[in-house]
Amino acid sequence: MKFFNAGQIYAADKSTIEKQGISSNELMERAAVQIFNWLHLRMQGAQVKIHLFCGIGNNGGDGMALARHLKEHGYNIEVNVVNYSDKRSKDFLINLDRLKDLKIWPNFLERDCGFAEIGRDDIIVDAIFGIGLNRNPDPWVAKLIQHLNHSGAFILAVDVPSGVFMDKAIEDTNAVIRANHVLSFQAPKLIFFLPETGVFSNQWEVLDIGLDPEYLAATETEYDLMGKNEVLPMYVPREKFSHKGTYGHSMIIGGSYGKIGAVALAARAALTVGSGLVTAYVPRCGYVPIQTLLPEVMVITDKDEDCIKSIEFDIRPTVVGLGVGLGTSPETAEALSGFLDGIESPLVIDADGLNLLSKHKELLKKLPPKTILTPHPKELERLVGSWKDDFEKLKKTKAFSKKHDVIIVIKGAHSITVYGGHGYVNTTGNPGMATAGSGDTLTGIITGLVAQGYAPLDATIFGVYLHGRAGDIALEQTGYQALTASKIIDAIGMAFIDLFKMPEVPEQEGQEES
Ligand SMILES: NC(=O)C1=CN([C@@H]2O[C@H](COP(=O)(O)OP(=O)(O)OC[C@H]3O[C@@H](n4cnc5c(N)ncnc54)[C@H](O)[C@@H]3O)[C@@H](O)[C@H]2O)[C@@H](O)CC1
Ligand SMILES: Nc1ncnc2c1ncn2[C@@H]1O[C@H](COP(=O)(O)OP(=O)(O)O)[C@@H](O)[C@H]1O
Ligand SMILES: [K+]
Repeated sequence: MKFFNAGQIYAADKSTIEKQGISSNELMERAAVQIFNWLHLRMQGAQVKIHLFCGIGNNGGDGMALARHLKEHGYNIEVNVVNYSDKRSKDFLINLDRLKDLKIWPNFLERDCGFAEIGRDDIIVDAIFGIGLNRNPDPWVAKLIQHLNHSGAFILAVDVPSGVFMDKAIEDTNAVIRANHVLSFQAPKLIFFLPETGVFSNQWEVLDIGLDPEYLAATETEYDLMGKNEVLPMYVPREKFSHKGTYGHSMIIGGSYGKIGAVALAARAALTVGSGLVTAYVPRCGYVPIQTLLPEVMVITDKDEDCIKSIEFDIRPTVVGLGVGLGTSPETAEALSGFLDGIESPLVIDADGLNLLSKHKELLKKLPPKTILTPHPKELERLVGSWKDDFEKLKKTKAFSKKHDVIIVIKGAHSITVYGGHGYVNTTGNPGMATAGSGDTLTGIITGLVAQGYAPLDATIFGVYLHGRAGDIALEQTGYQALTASKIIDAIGMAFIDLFKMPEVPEQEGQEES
């Protein structure tokens, strides 16, 4: 699914209006009817008080049109116009008049006015600002937003939570609606998936308002949302007349005294994802544990007992996953530098492998094209430098990816794979995965996919999806707290099977269950 920016959404509106021969107000009416249907299905005429807060632009116009439908169906509503500007939109005015025709007189809220009490059991419809917000709301509007947030009432936001910008960070978090549910028109917005803005849209859902499908299909976007439909075409099927050599040889290089488990997790994940062969390259102290834990995995040891000091072997792996549990000693850095000089296979780098690259930036020049880097935010900061907000983080990551021709996974609640100017936002995963070794597992998964012939970018996007899906499946047995990295690996098989299961009822990608 594509993430359209505000300019593209306005262009889609225009194209829809022209091609379908409708007025902009008819498009607004479609949007309002969709929201009304959503509410009506759930409320079935219940007389809970609904407070609508409408701005004076088209987001407010949606709210006004919704108010009319609610009134016509006998709902208990109160309409407030948040009169923050006199530049009222044409369609807002049309819908204000149509509301007045029904003898509904909204309260006009202005600077210095008081705000009426809202009961905890009431419902608030937030139609103050939509995607047109272009500067911080006035302090009195921020005060109103705080009043709504503190009311304890359920807040349903129209299109976006009022106060979020589509393409830049929030400056005053007190001036943003904390929505319980967002009904987003036509497509989800990128801001629902970024940590700083996502917290304001607890749950979201997309309402199809029939925007011009040709325009939507032809328009290139900077970011895509990767759900099952998007990753399924990347799946590489197993061939009948294949053998273990067909599915590649993964080598996991890492480990140090006390951190051999990280290699065990990555190696087991590579094997479980389907790599034909897996070899672990570890310091000598890792020999017995890996051989005992993983009979399927071969082991090559460094000369040193406790940490890797030289990376030398006489096999030719299809791919190398490097860095988990590795440590960052100067001897290990030296070993990495020598290894990169002669590297012939694709490379996945995680954890201390990334920290070594950050400490010795000259090593970046030695990376093979399309090397896959999987940093968590702290490791990313060491690589690309600090950022002031999520948007700058993405910008810096893209620049870094372009400069060094690397694929970067920004790990988090919604991990984002960045390659060049493009970002792929993952839909799977859950907070139970914030646990030791969960990242090592991802390294193994991506390495094992590259081994089987997945192109590096596909392996990364597909691997991130599969890792999250395995975490979601494991969660059903463990709950959040007891979810461990080993349980994620155990569920990889089910995550593959799940790729080909059709949902019983159509599911909305990325939507969290309440
Ligand atoms: N294709 C779609 O997605 C459709 C969107 N519609 C609605 O249209 C909305 C966008 O409407 P608008 O472009 O009118 O914008 P908004 O309603 O989001 O904002 C209102 C206007 O206020 C001004 N403004 C921005 N920031 C301000 C601030 N801090 N203080 C005071 N004034 C400020 C802007 O000039 C803006 O045009 C969408 O979010 C959605 O609700 C629907 O009506 C129809 C179809
Ligand atoms: N709240 C969350 N929701 C979804 N996934 C998460 C969440 N927290 C962490 N994860 C995932 O778990 C993994 C953690 O990786 P990392 O921090 O490197 O762990 P470790 O170093 O312990 O292996 C990442 O893939 C990340 O996307
Ligand atoms: K809104």
